[in-house]
Amino acid sequence: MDELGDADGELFQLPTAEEREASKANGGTDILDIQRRMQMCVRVLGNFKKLAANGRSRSEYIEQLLADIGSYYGYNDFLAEKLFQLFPVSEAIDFFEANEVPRPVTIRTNTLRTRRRDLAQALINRGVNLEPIGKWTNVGLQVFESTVPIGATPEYLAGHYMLQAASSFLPVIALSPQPNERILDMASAPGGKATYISALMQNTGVVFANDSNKARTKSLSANVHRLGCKNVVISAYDGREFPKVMGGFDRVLLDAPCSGTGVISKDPSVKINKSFRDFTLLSHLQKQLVLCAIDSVNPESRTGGYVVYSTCSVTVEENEAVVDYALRKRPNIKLVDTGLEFGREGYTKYRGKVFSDKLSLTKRFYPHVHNMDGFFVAKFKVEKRFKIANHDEKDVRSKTGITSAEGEQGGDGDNVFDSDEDKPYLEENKRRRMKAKGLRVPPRVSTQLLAPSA
Ligand SMILES: C[S@@+](CC[C@H](N)C(=O)[O-])C[C@H]1O[C@@H](n2cnc3c(N)ncnc32)[C@H](O)[C@@H]1O
Repeated sequence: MDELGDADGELFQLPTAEEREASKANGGTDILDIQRRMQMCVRVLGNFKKLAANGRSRSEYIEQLLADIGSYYGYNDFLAEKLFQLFPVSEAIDFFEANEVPRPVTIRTNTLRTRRRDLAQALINRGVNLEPIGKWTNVGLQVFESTVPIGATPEYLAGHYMLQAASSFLPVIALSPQPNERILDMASAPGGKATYISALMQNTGVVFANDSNKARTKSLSANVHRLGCKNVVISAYDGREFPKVMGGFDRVLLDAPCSGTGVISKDPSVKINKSFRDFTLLSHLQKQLVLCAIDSVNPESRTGGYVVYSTCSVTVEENEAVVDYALRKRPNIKLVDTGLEFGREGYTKYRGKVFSDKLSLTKRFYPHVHNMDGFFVAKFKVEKRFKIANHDEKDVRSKTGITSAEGEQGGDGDNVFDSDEDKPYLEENKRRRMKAKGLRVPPRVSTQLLAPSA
């Protein structure tokens, strides 16, 4: 056995593989011993040259640490490793620790019904101890303690506020909805973000609040009514049916279905029920949805032309990999600043994968850093599609700032735009729209489909 003296003069022994097996067979190590061993492994890995025992490799310490994280915090091996890899060693422990602690209870003032100051006073009068969340939001309040159930006060029932995690304000702030716009919230139930969008638009324009899960649209509808959102239309399409069912939006929010690795403190079942297959399937769905979100935007919108992609997950394949994929598949988009004043930059490189440099414009939020749920936010500007032939694709990519070095990850083949090809469809659509409005329809100029460009 190898030995290392810790700060208190106690001895640390990194077990050998045989000793680990034997300990397992005897019912495992005591929880306090596991905790101590984790601390020692973190110490050694932080100063390996000086503290590692002779003949023991870095990977042996990491293997032990991962096994201990799994049993101490209750994660399956796969997820423990995946989350561990996101951070330097000691920070990873901070992340796992933060997932054991509930996040602050926060509420969002519904400005369609009241002002934050008035709401705060009304709740203080009922015995609620609260404070503004922070400078970055003028509608959020953090509840420290309350003598009344915060989800059943008269103010709650009257729609003066929404019980909402602070992190879920972020994609709406990034979306920056403007009055009188047409906005699609592609995966919107139970409506925390859709109702916030509605409030920022001051009940003007239209918010299309969609969610493929019909059962979940019930709570969406209840929230929309309670909060007095009169500019919201609810639908239950699969997001991948957009823009076929409807398009031409000024802005689209895709708060994508995800693994929930950012909200483990709220839903600890994630620790054991997510496998490699789940991440592969989710990432694939997210890639399909993000392309549909992009294609649903009107690039000629006078006030907008934006897509915000967000998840409550911290894994790279659900976030940067999806955004990078979208950049490669849609040459008419670019990443822009989210407008969020805090948060860590998204990864431009991760474990051998190289993403577009522009990924640094995306934002990551972590429980152990920001005391809010783990979250990811990216904002795209959608520009007019223009014709590109395969031979000059590189040229166009450099013009649009798309510099990804990663190869294609499979999926739906190259998707280049050809405005000539689109013309007959657009003409036909215009004719239909005019007809529907009772206008005189001009004779058809061209109905023949053009061959795709070489
Ligand atoms: C993260 S939750 C959305 C939370 C919501 N934006 C809010 O703020 O209250 C993701 C949602 O995606 C929905 N969903 C899953 N697959 C979908 C799909 N293919 N199309 C549209 N919505 C989908 C789920 O039903 C779920 O309600």
